[in-house]
Amino acid sequence: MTSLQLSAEEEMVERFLDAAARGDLPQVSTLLSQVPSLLNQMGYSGWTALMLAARNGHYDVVKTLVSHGCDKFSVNSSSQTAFDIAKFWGHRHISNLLGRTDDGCQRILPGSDLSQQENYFSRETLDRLSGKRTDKVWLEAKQSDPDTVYLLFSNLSPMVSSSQEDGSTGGDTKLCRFRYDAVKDLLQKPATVLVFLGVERRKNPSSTTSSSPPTEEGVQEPPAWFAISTDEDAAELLKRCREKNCSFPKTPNRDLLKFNEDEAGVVAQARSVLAWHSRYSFCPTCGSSTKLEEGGYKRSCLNADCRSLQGVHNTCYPRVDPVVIMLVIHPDGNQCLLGRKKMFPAGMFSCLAGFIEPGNTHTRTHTHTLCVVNVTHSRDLLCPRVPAGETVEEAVRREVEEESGVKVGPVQYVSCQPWPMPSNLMIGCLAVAISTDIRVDENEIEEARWFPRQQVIDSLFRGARPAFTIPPRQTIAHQLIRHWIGMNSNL
Ligand SMILES: NC(=O)C1=CN([C@@H]2O[C@H](COP(=O)(O)OP(=O)(O)OC[C@H]3O[C@@H](n4cnc5c(N)ncnc54)[C@H](OP(=O)(O)O)[C@@H]3O)[C@@H](O)[C@H]2O)C=CC1
Ligand SMILES: [Mg+2]
Ligand SMILES: [Mg+2]
Ligand SMILES: [Mg+2]
Ligand SMILES: [Zn+2]
Repeated sequence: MTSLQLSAEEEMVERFLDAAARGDLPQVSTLLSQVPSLLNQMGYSGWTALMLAARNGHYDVVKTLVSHGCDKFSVNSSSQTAFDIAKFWGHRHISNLLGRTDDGCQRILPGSDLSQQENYFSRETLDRLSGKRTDKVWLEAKQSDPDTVYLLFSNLSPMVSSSQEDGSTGGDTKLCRFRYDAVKDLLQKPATVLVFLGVERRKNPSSTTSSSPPTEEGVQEPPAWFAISTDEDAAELLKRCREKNCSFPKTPNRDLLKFNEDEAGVVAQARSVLAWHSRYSFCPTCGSSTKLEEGGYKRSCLNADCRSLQGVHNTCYPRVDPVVIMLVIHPDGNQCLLGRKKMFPAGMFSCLAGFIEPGNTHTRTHTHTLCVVNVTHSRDLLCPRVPAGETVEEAVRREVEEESGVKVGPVQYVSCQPWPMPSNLMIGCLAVAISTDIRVDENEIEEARWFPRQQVIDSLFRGARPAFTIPPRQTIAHQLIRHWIGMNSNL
C-alpha cells in the first residue's frame, strides 16, 4: 500500500512507528503530544512503537514510551512482548528497564517474566480465606446467607447451562449458580459433601449490591461460594434449575474447557477437592470411617487410636499430583519432539508428560515403576541417597527417555497449570535434547516425531492444511508449543 492510499490516521500511525524504530525521540514526543492515542497503536504483525524501539536498541525512546504509561505487556503476532524482543537482540539495558515490575522490583531471575503467563484453570477469582475454614460459626452463617453462591456437582461434573443446544462450542458454558433456599434440603443429607471455596474478590467494595446485612463493623462482606456434591439422581437435580439447556457434562477432558477463565479457575478448585473426597471416603491409614472438617478441606479418622491423628500426616488433606510436561527441543534448535497416545484424536500430537515419582534417579532401575535401592557399594551405605524425591528436572529427563528414548540435557521451567482431571499440577518446561534417535515405549506412546518449526507454526496458526494438530489453547501443552515458537521467531 502506498502512502497515498493510507488514511490520515493510518499515516500518522506509520510516522509514529517509523520515528520509534529510527530512535527519533523529538518526533516521537511531538506526535504523542498531538495524538496521545498513538501510544499503543500496532503496525505490521502487531508491532508497537515500544517493540520497534526495543528491537533497535533506542533506550531513550523506550523510556519515554514507558513514562507515558504504554502497555509493556502487549504482544505481537508471534506472542512476544517488547521485553522478549529486547532480550533476544541483546539490548540488556532495555530489557532491564522493561523487566522492572510496577512496584519497582528488578526481575532477578533470567526468564522470570515467564511466570506471568496465565494458563486456563489457574485464575483465582475467589479469595480462599483458608483461615475461615476452622471458624464453624462463620461458615454456618455464610451457608444460610442469601448472597451465598452454591455450585452443584454430580459425579464430579458441575451443573452447567449452555447457550448452544448441543453445548458444542467453546466459551459459552456457564456454571449454574444456586442460592441457599434451593439447596438447603441437600445440605441435610448425610451423603452430601460441602466444600467452602472462598469469597468473591471485590475490587471496589463500595459498589456492592449485596442484600445481606453489614457486619458489626459495618463492612459488607463479599458473597461466599460453596460446592456441593450429592448422590441425588442427576435428572432430579436438573429440575431444580430455572435456566435453559442445563446438564452435567459427561466428558470432563473436553467439556470443562468451555468456561470463561474466571469460572474455569473455580471449577478446577472445586473438582479437585471433590475428586479427593470421592476417592478417600475411608481412612487410608486404618480403613475406618472419616468425618469432614475445615470447610471440606480435611477428612479426619474416626478411630481415636489411628496413627493419622498424631504427628504430621498428609492423608487428611486434599492431594495434588505433580506432573511434568515438556517441550523437547532438538539440538539444532529448529525442531521439537511431540508424541501421540492411542487415545488422542486422529492426527493430534502433544508434548510428552509424566507423573513425578518419589525416589532418587541415581538409585532407581531404568524401569519406571520399580525403584531399587542400590546398597552394594559401601559408599552407598555410608551415604545413602534415599529417600530423596525426584526433582522436576530429573522427572523431565526420565519421562522423555522412557517414552521416546531421547536423552535430555538442560531443562527450564516455563509455567504451570492446575489440571483437575482429577488433581494434577502440570509443571511446564522446555528441555533441550542431547540425543535424537527415537525409540517409543509403545505402552505409553503410539508415535513420537521431530517436527520442524514451520510445520508447528502451520498447525498453531491454522495453516491451510496442517500436517498434524496440537491440543487446544486451554492446555499447557498448547501454551508451551506457542511459547517456543514465540521465543525463536525471526525478529
Ligand atoms: N494439560 C495438558 O496440557 C496435559 C495434561 N496431561 C495430564 O497429565 C497426566 C499425566 O500424563 P501421562 O503421560 O499420562 O503420565 P505418565 O507418562 O506418567 O504415564 C501414565 C502412567 O502413570 C500411571 N499413573 C497414574 N497416576 C499416577 C500417579 N499419581 N503417579 C505415578 N504414576 C501414575 C498410570 O498407570 P496405570 O493407568 O497403568 O495404573 C499410567 O500408566 C494425565 O493425567 C493427563 O491428563 C497430559 C498431557 C497434556
Ligand atoms: Mg510416562
Ligand atoms: Mg506420559
Ligand atoms: Mg510415568
Ligand atoms: Zn485411621
